[in-house]
Amino acid sequence: MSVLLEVKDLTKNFGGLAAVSNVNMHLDDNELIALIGPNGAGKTTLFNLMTGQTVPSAGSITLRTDSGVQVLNGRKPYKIADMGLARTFQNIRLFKELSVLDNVLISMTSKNKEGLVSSLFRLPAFYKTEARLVKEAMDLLKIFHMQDLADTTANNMPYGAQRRLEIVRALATKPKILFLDEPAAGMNPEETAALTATIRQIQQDFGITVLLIEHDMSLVMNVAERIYVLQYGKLLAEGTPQEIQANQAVIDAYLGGGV
Ligand SMILES: Nc1ncnc2c1ncn2[C@@H]1O[C@H](COP(=O)(O)OP(=O)(O)OP(=O)(O)O)[C@@H](O)[C@H]1O
Repeated sequence: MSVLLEVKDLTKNFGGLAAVSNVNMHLDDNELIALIGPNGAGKTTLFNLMTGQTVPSAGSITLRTDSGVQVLNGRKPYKIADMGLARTFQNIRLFKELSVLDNVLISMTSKNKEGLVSSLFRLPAFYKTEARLVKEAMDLLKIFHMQDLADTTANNMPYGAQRRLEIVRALATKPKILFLDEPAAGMNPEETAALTATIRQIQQDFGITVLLIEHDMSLVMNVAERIYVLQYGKLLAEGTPQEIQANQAVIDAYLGGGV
């Protein structure tokens, strides 16, 4: 597998606090990687750096693209999203008054700008494109068992369904890398187990790379091929789930022998 995204000596200071400090990591093609660490370890800051929401203090983030390796630091989040990086947030960010289907279509249409004239004049091509997008959206919703909720207002769905819709919206942009920030937060054990299976399925079926932040250790150990552990902004360990579970520094610092 070759490196898709590479982080080198990445640092982010907030005043005197180094939220992320000299971190090196790589995300390879079609991998499922977890990022774990105690509260305040710098996980979300690292996500924000990679997806352009936060500008690094030092270091670099590069992405392999069809037109060579591109530097991501300094680019706006929407440019980075256009390059194939999609994410969800810890707090849900949906168009709460819109239907489930419209929430997904909005993510898709940002990548379908070519039909401006036909959409302005409602030419046949507009209806053709619309029918294709609706079918694609419904296919994505089916994967998450949400096809029957297509007409439901997002706000009227249970919390777990809203979180699943966030993932569908991120997938609708056809990303190369999907960043999931605590996708199972607030879900019950059955919902978490179902979500674990779905995350693995989409990573394999779509051939994409997934990086997830997660506190639920059973989800992490079941789903991840590789794990990075952060502590006080620094990388404490990297390895397979088995290696991480046996790593004494990780056990001492974070897992407390409970895994
Ligand atoms: N915009 C900011 N301004 C100042 N300090 C910040 C900012 N964002 C994060 N921090 C600080 O940086 C540190 C890392 O925070 P971060 O949210 O990245 O950790 P985390 O590992 O994602 O934590 P959690 O698991 O609780 O979500 C914390 O001490 C936090 O208070």
